[in-house]
Amino acid sequence: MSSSNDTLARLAEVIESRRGGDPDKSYVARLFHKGNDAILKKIGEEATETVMAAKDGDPKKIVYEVADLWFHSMLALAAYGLKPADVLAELERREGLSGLEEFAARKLQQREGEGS
Ligand SMILES: N=c1c2ncn([C@@H]3O[C@H](COP(=O)(O)OP(=O)(O)OP(=O)(O)O)[C@@H](O)[C@H]3O)c2ncn1[C@@H]1O[C@H](COP(=O)(O)O)[C@@H](O)[C@H]1O
Repeated sequence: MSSSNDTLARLAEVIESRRGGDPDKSYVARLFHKGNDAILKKIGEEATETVMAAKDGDPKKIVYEVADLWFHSMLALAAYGLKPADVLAELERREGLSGLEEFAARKLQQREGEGS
């Protein structure tokens, strides 16, 4: 099995290759053709479907819906000129950084900003 980075990078290349393609022959080309709002709407739908699958507690459904959500998020990244590597780099930057500590640091920064 290839690494997850490879899978995402390969999918990003396929997505890019569909730009300007025939909307009757490619789902990706069709969504690009419809525009960014259509892509963002799909993300909203897939996020809702993910929540519903999780509430049902069916592991297969959860994986299926999260795959749909990731795929449509990849379309949004492409639409805004970004790549999965950008998101992976951000996740790597956060590695080892406690979410609670990061939250506290951000709040402190905000308070200092308001005080100046
Ligand atoms: N990974 C995916 C992928 N995941 C989901 N989908 C499509 O995303 C759509 C999901 O939408 P929904 O579940 O909401 O169902 P729907 O078809 O919109 O129907 P409704 O429920 O809205 O009535 C389906 O049509 C899926 O087939 C995907 N379409 C394409 N890919 C990848 O993109 C590549 C290029 O695809 P094409 O552009 O179609 O060649 C493929 O080879 C795949 O690797």
